[in-house]
Amino acid sequence: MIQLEGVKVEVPDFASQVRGASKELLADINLAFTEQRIALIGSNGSGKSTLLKLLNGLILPSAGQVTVLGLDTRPHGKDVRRRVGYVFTDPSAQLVMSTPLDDIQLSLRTLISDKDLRRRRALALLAERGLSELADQSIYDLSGGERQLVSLTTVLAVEPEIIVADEPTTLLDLRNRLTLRRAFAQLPQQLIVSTHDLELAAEMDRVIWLEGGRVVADGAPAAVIPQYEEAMALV
Ligand SMILES: Nc1ncnc2c1ncn2[C@@H]1O[C@H](COP(=O)(O)OP(=O)(O)OP(=O)(O)O)[C@@H](O)[C@H]1O
Repeated sequence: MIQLEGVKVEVPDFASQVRGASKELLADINLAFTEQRIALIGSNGSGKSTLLKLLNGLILPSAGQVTVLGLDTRPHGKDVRRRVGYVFTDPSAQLVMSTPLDDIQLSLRTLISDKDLRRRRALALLAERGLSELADQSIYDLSGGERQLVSLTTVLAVEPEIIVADEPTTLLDLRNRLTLRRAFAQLPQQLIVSTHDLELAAEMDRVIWLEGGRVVADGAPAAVIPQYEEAMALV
């Protein structure tokens, strides 16, 4: 369970002529995430990534409180990060080793101490996602979409209790988007995802629409997505 109470995020506004001016990235955020799968939608710069970063203590609220699995992210950021897996939009932010196999083995280090077992588990995880052929390929030779799938595998390897994913389908072609959606549908964990992919959002239990750092609409996909499409003149 995740709770955001009276959350505001402010940063210094260096573009302003006024000294000491600040810019509000999020305001008046009061949300309890009780559903299994939640999507954040909204136009570019609406605050989706900022909200996601609050969920694992990557950033702290300027006002209010964020509680994740009973832990306030302010004093407990490290514990929260251990329990919340974060899939970044840009997989290069995630992948640190030279091959997918090495990267997943590195992730598994805290869970499995035996080297052989760790390697076998890493290979099995790659196989589960249909990525076996990429095991020993250089990370730099992978396509953007392949990197994104590998970085998701790396995050899932440590079995976090909650998965947060920032625009996970951005780089994926149609087939890989379907693969990822299928993987998400099978996750036992709670999933919070920010996305411009309205087909992915439609598969969630709840959709929260942000604009200008505030919640505009919040509810079932069938209620929120048509409002969003209409506002964006997509229909
Ligand atoms: N550290 C920061 N300092 C100043 N401005 C920031 C900072 N982080 C984010 N912003 C600004 O806050 C706004 C919200 O950014 P955010 O990344 O949360 O949007 P988003 O909804 O995820 O957008 P997108 O769909 O384009 O990824 C943007 O205008 C961004 O430029």
